[in-house]
Amino acid sequence: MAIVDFQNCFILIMLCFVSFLCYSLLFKKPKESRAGFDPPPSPPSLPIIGHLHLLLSSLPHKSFRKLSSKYGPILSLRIFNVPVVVISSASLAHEIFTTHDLNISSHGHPAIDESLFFGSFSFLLAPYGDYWKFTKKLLVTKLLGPQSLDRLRSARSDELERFQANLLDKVIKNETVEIAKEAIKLTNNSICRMIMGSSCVEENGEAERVRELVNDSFSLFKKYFMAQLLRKPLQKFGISLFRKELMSHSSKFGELLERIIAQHEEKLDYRDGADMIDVFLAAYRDENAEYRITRHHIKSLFVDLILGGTDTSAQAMEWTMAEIVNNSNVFDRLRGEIDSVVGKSRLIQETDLPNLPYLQAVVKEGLRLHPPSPLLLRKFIQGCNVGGFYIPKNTTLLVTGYDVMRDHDSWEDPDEFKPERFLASSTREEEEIKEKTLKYLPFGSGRRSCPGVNLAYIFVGTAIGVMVQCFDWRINGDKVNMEESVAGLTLNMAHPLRCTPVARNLNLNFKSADVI
Ligand code: HEM
Repeated sequence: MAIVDFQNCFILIMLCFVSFLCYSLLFKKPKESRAGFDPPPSPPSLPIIGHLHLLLSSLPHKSFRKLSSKYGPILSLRIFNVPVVVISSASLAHEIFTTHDLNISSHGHPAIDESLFFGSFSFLLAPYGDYWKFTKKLLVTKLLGPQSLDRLRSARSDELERFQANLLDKVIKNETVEIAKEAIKLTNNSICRMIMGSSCVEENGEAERVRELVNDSFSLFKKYFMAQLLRKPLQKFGISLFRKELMSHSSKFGELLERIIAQHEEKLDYRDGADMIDVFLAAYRDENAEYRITRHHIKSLFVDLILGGTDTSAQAMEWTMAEIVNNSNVFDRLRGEIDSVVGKSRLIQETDLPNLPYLQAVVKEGLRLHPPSPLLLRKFIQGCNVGGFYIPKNTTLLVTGYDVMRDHDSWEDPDEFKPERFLASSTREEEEIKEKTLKYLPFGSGRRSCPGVNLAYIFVGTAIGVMVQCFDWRINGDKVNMEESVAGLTLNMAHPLRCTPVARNLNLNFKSADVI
């Protein structure tokens, strides 16, 4: 995928090659340095493009792994004239996210200011300032914190039943299931319902249109990584990557969201905070709010939540399920735990999760070995020292979470799927697990870490729970092929997991009867 994206913009890059050479020679700035501290080691680079060629492999996290085994856990790279530092060890990642958290509290710059995707109203790309702080508080206290999540539990529970019913339908039709496709339906439907409320889904059918737009937008999201890295050099020539596609999707989303917001306003029930748009509207209307958000902020936040939460959670479900299918001992232990806690007469629910420690450990281990976001992208606001090296201000930071969570110095048998490592039977083990969580980065770390972590654990835990509770799974061959592919910033299975469900003999009572 990344290679194809590059080919699309390769001619463009070559066209600016000569002009860029002139630019570099004429306007090159002297390097910022600090006496006594060297820059991190750097592999040999090519003229003009620097180390760009190293990022164009289909698996950038694997290329970084190779480089760091040769040059060490902190590397200095250059993409044209954009400096990048890559961190790949658990101890340096820990230093970065504890000592320098404030200094790296930015995810980078907007791609196109006015776009709803990665524009200047985006929460994901907002600098650490008033808007980000206000919205983060709103997300934590009113939307994605444990108590706020309870309010919208019923919508998720309906979608979980629908997920189970869809799988059962495949059994009846004797069809195989592409796990990622079913998973994405589940996460997409659930997030849409949490944001827009069930009334919108049922009465206006807008949710279906949103779902279609979201699916179309994923390919765009995956180009974001390339666009982010090349944005600055190309901007000097007035070139904005993927501008047309971004703006076209942005305006389609904009129109749709305007209608949905207007419908919510007509009902005037936003004070009750019934769904996420109600909460945003209440903040929008609040004249005494610490920050006055606009309608554009609401729409942009909607896009961030959908794109941030849908694909990531679905990828986690697919990878974790693949590990479970490959490890029959894990499957049996999980099934045993669910049967003894939940029983056979009702479907697993999210309120069961705290009583299912092994299921929680399986989900954590799936995310450790296969983090949906294997690379964390930040920016150094100020120059600083890391690991004894000097990093100049405005350097882009790439933390390879993938490597950090497979670091031999921090994890025993790091390449093996061992959920037990997250189970504690003594206080000492509890302490060890706490220590490990500092090196556990599927959701990033520090103030810019993922605010959707609670929801993500609910999504993945309940989906895996349903698949193990209700079905046996058959695959072609002995083992699932675990080969990886990377699209943009997301770690995917190169061969999507396909398996055939066989229904267990259960006697489940459902909350709602007509879920298909
Ligand atoms: C398994 C599922 C998920 C994974 C692996 C994941 C991972 C991540 C990661 C790695 C980051 C960047 C963190 C950093 O830079 O340190 C992030 C940020 C973010 N995630 Fe998630 N995420 C998941 C689910 C969700 C969900 C369900 C939502 C909400 C519906 C969500 C919303 C966001 C938002 C809004 C940000 C931006 C935070 C900021 O800029 O301050 N994520 N996520």
